Amino acid sequence: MPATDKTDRTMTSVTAQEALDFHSQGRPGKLEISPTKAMATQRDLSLAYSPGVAVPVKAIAEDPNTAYDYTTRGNMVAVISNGTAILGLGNLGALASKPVMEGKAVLFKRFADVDSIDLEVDTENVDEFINCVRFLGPSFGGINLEDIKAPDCFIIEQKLREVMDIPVFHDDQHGTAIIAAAGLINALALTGRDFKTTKLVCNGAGAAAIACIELIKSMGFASDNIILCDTKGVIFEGRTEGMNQWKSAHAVKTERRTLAEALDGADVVFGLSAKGALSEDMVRSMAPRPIIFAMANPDPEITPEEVARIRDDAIVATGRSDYPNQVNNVLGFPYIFRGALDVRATTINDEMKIAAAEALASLAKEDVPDDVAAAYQGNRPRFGPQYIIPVPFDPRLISAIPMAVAKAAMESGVARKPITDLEAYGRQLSARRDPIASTLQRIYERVRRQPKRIVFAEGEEVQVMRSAIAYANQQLGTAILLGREERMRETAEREGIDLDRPGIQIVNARLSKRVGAYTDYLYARLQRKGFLFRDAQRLINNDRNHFAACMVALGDADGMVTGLTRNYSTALEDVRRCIDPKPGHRVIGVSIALCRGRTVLVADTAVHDMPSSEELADIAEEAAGLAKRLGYVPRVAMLAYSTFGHPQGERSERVREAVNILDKRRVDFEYDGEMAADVALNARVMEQYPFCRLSGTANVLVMPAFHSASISTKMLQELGGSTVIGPLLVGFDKSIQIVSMSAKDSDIVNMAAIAAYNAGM
Ligand SMILES: NC(=O)C1=CN([C@@H]2O[C@H](COP(=O)(O)OP(=O)(O)OC[C@H]3O[C@@H](n4cnc5c(N)ncnc54)[C@H](OP(=O)(O)O)[C@@H]3O)[C@@H](O)[C@H]2O)C=CC1
Ligand SMILES: CC(=O)C(=O)O
Ligand SMILES: [Mg+2]
Repeated sequence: MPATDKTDRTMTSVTAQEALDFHSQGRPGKLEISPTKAMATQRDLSLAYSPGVAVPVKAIAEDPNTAYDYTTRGNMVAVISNGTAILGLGNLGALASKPVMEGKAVLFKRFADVDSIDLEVDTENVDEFINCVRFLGPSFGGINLEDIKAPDCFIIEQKLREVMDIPVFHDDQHGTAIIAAAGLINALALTGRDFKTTKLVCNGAGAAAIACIELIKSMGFASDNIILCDTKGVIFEGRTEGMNQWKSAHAVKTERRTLAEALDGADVVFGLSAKGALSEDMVRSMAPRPIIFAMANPDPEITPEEVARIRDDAIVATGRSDYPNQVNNVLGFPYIFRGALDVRATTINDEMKIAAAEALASLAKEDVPDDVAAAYQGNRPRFGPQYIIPVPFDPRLISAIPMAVAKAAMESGVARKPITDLEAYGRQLSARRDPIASTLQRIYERVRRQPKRIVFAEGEEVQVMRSAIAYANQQLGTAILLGREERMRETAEREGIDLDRPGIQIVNARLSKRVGAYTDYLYARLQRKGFLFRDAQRLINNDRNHFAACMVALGDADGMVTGLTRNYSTALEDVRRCIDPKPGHRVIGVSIALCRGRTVLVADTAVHDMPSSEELADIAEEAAGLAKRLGYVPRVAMLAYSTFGHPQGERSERVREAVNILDKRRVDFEYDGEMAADVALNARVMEQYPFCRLSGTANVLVMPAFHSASISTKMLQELGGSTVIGPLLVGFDKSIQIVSMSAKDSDIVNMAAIAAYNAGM
């Protein structure tokens, strides 16, 4: 099997402009701090600040452990760098390292619900750096050092571990080592090798490299079988140039002097050096079925395509997410700290690192369950050369890795707060998963496997052009930009956008050969609704929503996105002239609100102003159907201001009646009502109604009217800090999505992906 089969994987690439826009749009950067207490009243102020705050102050002074109960310390990790080895980009300084450090902080939160803040320390002086960090200890539950060059990082980490009583972990060393070791365990197993006899060359002798070889040696890899190389070549016994004590500890007796000589006949190469450091000749000279981990970021020592050109028997891994086998510390640091924080470990020791590596390695060998398969690019992965390690979006990681780390911490005696109920701990870990991110991930992966043609009706808008390019770049299919080509090209040139790229198609309605067919189609639909043929002609020629919707109706596109330049209801009206609801369905809008790790679907947020009971029942069915398609088990609450008849009121009767209608329809999902929002969303309040038929808090909220749906989702977004996706239109016979006029590029791309996903259902 070729080492890299292009048809078997997905390349997700982004442009430099997209990367800059991503970072600058909205609030610049990737993080913000948000309070966990209301701080709304005089009383709140008295509790949170003076005088109330004095009480936890005294408690902590008396017993420092209580800081974990009264402050953020127990879930807070600092990501600290001086920017001397930023990825594989070299020493670009503390400030330039900030995007990476913010990124690591976000990954802590996203993947393991660890709160994290980045700190960039502007000094290359080792003692100054140590002093700066050591005195920050009380603020944090752990310290994640990042992108500090070797050998300074060894001295810094060693000293900080001695003087601080919380885990200090240099991610580039140990995070990388853990993931590389996991990948190596599996790659050796697949090629019938073992730790005792395999010959490994490590190119790079810095932070990551030294830690990788130290960890695998501690796991039993034979020392004599490892050759370390740096910019001066092989690190042999007696070499004096460019040496330090950490390199010397791994020097071997050998006549080989260059990387090329070292690699001749080698079984494994670890690249932890820089872009392009491995040549095709070097790879050609390696043993049969070589294992090549080219881990430099962002560009590997050699690309999988280059390896595939010269041999088809290699197992290749890189540090990037757009190739199979991503050996990157993102698979480690969030989960390792999660486990360490949860048992209040004093340190992260070798036992914990090895436990993490072994847990990762075994996860890759397990069958991938249905709900996890979506996290994978291409088809369901099976343990093999193209899949030696789980991907970062694998939702099992949050349960498996922290559990292994926490157990190892307890067994090795470094846990200050051992966990007694591991089963309950496992459940807690799973609950930290962020469901909507997995849902979006699943949508994107599905569309990549079955790319679709989506027409972007407002193709002359610069934001729409950017979104179309992002859609095409992510290999979601063809983005059809509708508009006047000349106008589009002028704008594109002014904005530095390249429209001549694969996956972008421009359609000018006026010049299209399909105008006649669309006009006939539209006229046939509208002639008995007071429209003349010439009205239909005018709509097709002059209105992009009508043209785009007809493209979808007549099969010239799979789906459509619009809405940026016209208010929602107008755009919806345009589309409705061209496309009917699916037989037996009702068109409604569903918004997906994600708030503090909880996801709820809210309906109808787009179409029905004051739905009747019958319509409310339909809305419940449509919304539950969408919830199922997104992978949720729906629990539908029919909301009102009253709960189960109290207080009595005319307006709640409509909702109560909708529940009766659902009863008669014998629908196959959980629903109940009428109930107030707190009953639906708060398990303790729901307990007051033991007869309530919902088995847990609701995840689908059917609102009594459009105004309450719209007001509540907008309030969630503006005041509750929720992310709201949608409204998603469901129930149309064709796949149409309308964005709001304030949509950002990413919203438009998400909606296009959702349109493509629905087109494939
Ligand atoms: N995939 C992953 O998860 C991770 C990947 N990395 C990658 O590993 C690389 C090194 O990072 P890190 O250890 O933190 O950095 P360091 O600065 O600590 O070490 C860099 C090492 O690479 C060596 N080196 C640089 N260029 C070459 C070359 N062309 N040929 C041979 N050796 C070379 C240096 O040699 P010398 O000693 O002679 O200067 C040095 O030993 C980076 O590309 C980084 O992105 C790092 C961490 C995680
Ligand atoms: C992944 C990482 O930490 C690095 O390349 O430095
Ligand atoms: Mg790093």
